[in-house]
Amino acid sequence: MSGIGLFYGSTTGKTEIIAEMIQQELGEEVVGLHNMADVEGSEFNDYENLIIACPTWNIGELQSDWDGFFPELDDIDFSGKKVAYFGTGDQVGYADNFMDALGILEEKISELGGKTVGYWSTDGYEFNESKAVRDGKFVGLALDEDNQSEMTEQRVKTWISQLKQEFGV
Ligand SMILES: Cc1cc2nc3c(=O)[nH]c(=O)nc-3n(C[C@H](O)[C@H](O)[C@H](O)COP(=O)(O)O)c2cc1C
Repeated sequence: MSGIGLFYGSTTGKTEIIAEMIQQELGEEVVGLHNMADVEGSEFNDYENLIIACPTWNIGELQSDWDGFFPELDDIDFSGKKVAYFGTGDQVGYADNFMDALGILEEKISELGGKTVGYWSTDGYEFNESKAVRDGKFVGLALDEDNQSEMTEQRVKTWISQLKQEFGV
């Protein structure tokens, strides 16, 4: 068991592009990339460090592949695993539900024993409500390709250097 498993869902491809960017930043030999459209629960057991990536869809809901997989999370043992989260969302069009999917997944996986790493400041974002905010911080990296795509590359680089320390890779 080594390396980092990055498990992502993506309907229109924005989260997928960033998942590939993150794999490049951390190293292809370090990160195993898994599209939730085609994942077995046992694949999570191959890693002690996980990155979970999900955009929010349909006003506060999980992306469809994550939504379909959600009941199967109960059968996975996340104890002893460090889990980082990132998502894409639209803080202007969906200001009352910005990044909700990230909060839904983080809450569930934490209940199942996962230890969250990679918290991210809400500075620089404008929204009303988000299930992804705990104690004043996002539970993971929030990216907005619809309104702030020019900030994505720098946000990813900063978050990755933070993650390297927290994962110890
Ligand atoms: C119908 C629809 C509903 C959406 N609902 C939300 C939402 O509730 N919260 C949010 O932050 N973003 C929402 N978004 C924005 C998407 O999350 C955003 O475009 C995301 O980057 C799409 O990721 P993907 O291309 O990887 O599927 C919505 C977009 C659409 C078209």
